[in-house]
Amino acid sequence: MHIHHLLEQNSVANKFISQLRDVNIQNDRMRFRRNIERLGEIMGYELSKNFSYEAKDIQTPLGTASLGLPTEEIVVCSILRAGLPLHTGLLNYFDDAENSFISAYRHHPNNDEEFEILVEYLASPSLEGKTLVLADPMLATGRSFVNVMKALERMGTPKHIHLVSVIGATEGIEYIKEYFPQDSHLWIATIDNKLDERGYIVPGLGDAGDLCFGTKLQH
Ligand SMILES: O=P(O)(O)OC[C@H]1O[C@H](OP(=O)(O)OP(=O)(O)O)[C@H](O)[C@@H]1O
Ligand SMILES: O=c1cc[nH]c(=O)[nH]1
Ligand SMILES: [Mg+2]
Repeated sequence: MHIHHLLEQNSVANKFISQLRDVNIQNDRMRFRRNIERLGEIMGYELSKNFSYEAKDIQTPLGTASLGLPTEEIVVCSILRAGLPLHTGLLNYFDDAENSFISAYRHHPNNDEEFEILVEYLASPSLEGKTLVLADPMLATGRSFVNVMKALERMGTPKHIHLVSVIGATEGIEYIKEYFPQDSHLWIATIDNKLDERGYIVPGLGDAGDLCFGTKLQH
């Protein structure tokens, strides 16, 4: 897996990431969602440099301009809930992409720290031969990305896979590397070293789904 770590180079993205993490700012839900969306836009732009391009002649009012345009059929897939603002950011740039939505959530069967990842909802076009852009802002244990990819397998085999995430834990990145093809890409804004006993990224930012949309009842 090729790992592209946005924070290796300072840019305006640092500011968006700092606001996502900051306890004094992150409770502004609109700003929180918009910052994830902005990172989706930035990472969409970055990953587009990896697409295949073909020269096309564009007729202007005064002549003809030749320009390389992407040839890949893109499917943006987001993992509900927290993937939604990242999805919006990616779609702002890949505006004619097809879309998939899949749910994955942490189910606590005994109301304690133990959890399993349940995948229940899937709406997707065929992925056969296409470029799959799979979005989830948090990559903690990596089990959501892997379980979701397993569920997507019956939709066909993508030609290219790009995972897009905001904060990743080192442990989760190692876990997904075992499962995803070697030529797949991970576009990640920033990487933290620790997971706590509940599987939360430390320092991370807390619960991305709750910060985007409010708390939910455990069931
Ligand atoms: O790498 P993992 O250990 O699988 O953890 C990451 C997942 O956990 C969170 O989802 P959550 O279950 O909280 O659902 P939500 O987005 O609805 O809040 C987060 O949004 C990721 O999808
Ligand atoms: O730190 C984490 C881990 C999983 N999901 C989150 O929203 N945050
Ligand atoms: Mg959550």
